[in-house]
Amino acid sequence: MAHIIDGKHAAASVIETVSSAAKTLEQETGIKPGLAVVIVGNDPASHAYVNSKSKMAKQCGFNSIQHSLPEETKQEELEALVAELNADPSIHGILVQLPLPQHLNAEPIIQSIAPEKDVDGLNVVNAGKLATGDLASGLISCTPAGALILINKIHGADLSGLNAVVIGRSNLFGKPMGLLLLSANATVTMAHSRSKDLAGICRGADILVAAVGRPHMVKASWVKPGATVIDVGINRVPAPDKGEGMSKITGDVAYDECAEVAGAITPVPGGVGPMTIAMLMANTLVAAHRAAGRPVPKF
Ligand SMILES: NC(=O)C1=CN([C@@H]2O[C@H](COP(=O)(O)OP(=O)(O)OC[C@H]3O[C@@H](n4cnc5c(N)ncnc54)[C@H](OP(=O)(O)O)[C@@H]3O)[C@@H](O)[C@H]2O)C=CC1
Ligand SMILES: Nc1nc(=O)c2c([nH]1)NC[C@@H]1CN(c3ccc(C(=O)N[C@@H](CCC(=O)O)C(=O)O)cc3)C=[N+]21
Repeated sequence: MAHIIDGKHAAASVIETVSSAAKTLEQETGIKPGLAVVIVGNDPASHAYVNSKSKMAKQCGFNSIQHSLPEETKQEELEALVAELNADPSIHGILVQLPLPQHLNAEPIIQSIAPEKDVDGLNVVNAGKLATGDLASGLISCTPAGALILINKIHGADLSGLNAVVIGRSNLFGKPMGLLLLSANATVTMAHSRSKDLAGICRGADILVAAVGRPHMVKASWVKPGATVIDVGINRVPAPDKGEGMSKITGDVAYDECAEVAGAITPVPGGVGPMTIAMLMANTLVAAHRAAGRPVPKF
């Protein structure tokens, strides 16, 4: 049986570091890290994530602000809110929850976030720094940054000689994950919906990362014996055993069968998800330190 990578435990340790650094920053400079989370529309799952982000920010001693805008919000209104948050010196991190409702164009909104407040790492400045190997001066997308910490716990910081396969190529996860693994010297393959023989590609992976959004897509026969399997997928599926109409979240990996073959595996829930929230706090803390001209804590 595979070693189960405990994302909750790893996240708690990041949160402890963040909380204590936030306390010191406030004591010494009077500055409280400020995080603004913007959500548009009524999607209940998105609201649940945003609430847990805001709750964690408060727990870390941050100034936590949530803007819940109605479904019918106009592009200009959302742009105006981002501009206001960009100009607000008490806000160090801005996150616009994705996806946005259909009628809104996310890309110009995301690109209008000031790079130094872009705690999702989606601005071209931050994405470009990561792509050119500058991992120190920008902000890196929370989920891949968190997943890398979990991978490093198994393999150490240097992934030389290891084959890594990432399924998914989104700007929020797949691309930055591939670049982080490459920076750590892994040999990286980024697979996606047009890839041929996905199972065969995956079987070559010492580190297999799945971020697709298809429940239980990765089967045991895709996993190289002893491989590290990182399941990023968050899929809401019916859970009739919990009662009629009930649901639960499950990953992109057929967990039970893959745990028989893998060397290490992340569960869903309790794997990558908690690390995402922890790294969002870490990014906000880093942004606040930079704004204060203070040396940046390491994670
Ligand atoms: N745990 C966490 O904290 C987080 C979890 N997530 C979860 O991770 C998953 C992915 O998120 P995100 O990257 O934003 O999603 P996107 O929908 O933006 O990207 C999905 C990717 O999967 C690829 N894909 C789709 N179908 C297949 C297939 N049949 N075979 C191979 N590849 C396929 C797509 O390929 P193509 O580009 O060709 O269309 C695309 O690159 C979701 O379940 C999301 O909920 C996301 C962020 C944080
Ligand atoms: N701009 C933007 N940035 C994001 O980072 C972003 C986003 N939009 N949109 C949606 C996805 C998804 N996402 C998750 C965050 C936390 C958990 C999480 O905490 N999961 C827990 C529990 C979840 C539960 O029980 O419902 C776990 O996996 O253990 C999951 C998923 C961030 N995303």
